[in-house]
Amino acid sequence: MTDTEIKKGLAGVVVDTTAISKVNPETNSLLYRGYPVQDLAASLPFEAVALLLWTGELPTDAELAEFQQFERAHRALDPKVKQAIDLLPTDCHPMDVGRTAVSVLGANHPKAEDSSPEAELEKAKALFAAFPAVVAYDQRRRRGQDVVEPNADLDYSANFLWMTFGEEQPEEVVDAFRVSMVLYAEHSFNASTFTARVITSTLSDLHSAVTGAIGALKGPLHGGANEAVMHTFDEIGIRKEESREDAAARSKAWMEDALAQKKKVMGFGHRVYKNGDSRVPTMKAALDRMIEHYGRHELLGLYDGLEQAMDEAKQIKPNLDYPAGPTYHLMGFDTEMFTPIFIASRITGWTAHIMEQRAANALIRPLSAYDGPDQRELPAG
Ligand SMILES: CC(=O)SCCNC(=O)CCNC(=O)[C@H](O)C(C)(C)COP(=O)(O)OP(=O)(O)OC[C@H]1O[C@@H](n2cnc3c(N)ncnc32)[C@H](O)[C@@H]1OP(=O)(O)O
Ligand SMILES: O=C([O-])CC(=O)C(=O)O
Repeated sequence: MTDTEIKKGLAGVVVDTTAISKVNPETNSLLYRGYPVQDLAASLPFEAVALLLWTGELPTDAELAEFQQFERAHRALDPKVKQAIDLLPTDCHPMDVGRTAVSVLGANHPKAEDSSPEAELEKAKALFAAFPAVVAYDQRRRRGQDVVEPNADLDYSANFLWMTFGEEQPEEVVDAFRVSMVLYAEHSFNASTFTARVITSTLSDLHSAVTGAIGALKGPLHGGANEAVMHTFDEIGIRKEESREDAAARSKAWMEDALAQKKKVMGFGHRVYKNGDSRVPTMKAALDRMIEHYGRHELLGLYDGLEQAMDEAKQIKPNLDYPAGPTYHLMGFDTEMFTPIFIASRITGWTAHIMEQRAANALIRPLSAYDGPDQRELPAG
């Protein structure tokens, strides 16, 4: 054993500086490059937020138009990626599909091994443009449906939904989706971003770092929680005709029982925020709009009951995954596609951090305190 103080999970440890985002649990706020995330989410296209994260400044109209043109030109499903996806079983987790797709895109990128700032930005933009088609196709192939070609008349968010569902979605649905993409984009040194920075710190390439980050995001303590929230709703039972009050009573009872059994309930709690997640009010407002749009007030009852019971018992607040899960459900995404949607958004934050790490690199290699057996001799013979 050791007297060295161990910071399990690196909790509370500051490991580097970043100029990309500021998470402030005291003021319950989140800034991307100095701008409050809720202000960005109010009206900016996701493409503009991506440019902000990468370059540090909001784009001019001309810069945004140029990037939107680039995105539209690079959004079709790459045939090599389709071929690789088709080799994967339809019952594997879609996060495995996302991870494989990024790996294939990296292996085929002409500048795969070029880590100059110009090449990294170009690769980040191409990945941003290419990934929605992976999510859309994966959901469709699982349903036995064909690829839907992108629609160049639509922006990133509208086209994402178009390629997934093969139909243009109403404006309010596209807008709620856009809001979720802006909110999911970046969150300082979370586990997946830190993974991307660790990989970059060895001077590995951008696609390797993103592939590793996807692995970290998959787990239910991180991005996988948005999927897990929907499994909770399913376990409680969604009854479309039920009143909001009855649904709330049932979900409250479910939560009380889960907490009595000392279960961890995904979608609640956060390593940094202890008084609520800065992004939840904006995402909850988007969920409320979707509840109205689809006329599904019983889902709000399930939502309220869980939140209330958790707050009464443990004063633990929802995180972003809590309102995001049911929002994607209402839009028609299959539950296991929720975390791949998170990838599509977080590609922006990950790649911004990869570029930041590379610009002022130090190999990330902490120490450990050994607590195994003392030195000993091999048995004779
Ligand atoms: C976009 C995102 O990645 S947001 C995070 C998504 N993840 C989840 O929703 C998973 C559920 N939440 C959790 O597991 C945790 O809150 C974490 C991992 C996010 C943060 O955890 P930590 O800061 O390490 O706190 P820790 O897990 O030690 O929790 C502290 C206490 O609160 C309890 N607690 C925290 N979250 C929860 C929860 N969701 N359900 C029940 N109890 C919880 C813990 O059991 C622990 O109680 P104890 O002191 O009696 O043992
Ligand atoms: O910051 C974290 O630990 C997790 C999180 O909310 C995110 O990555 O968006």
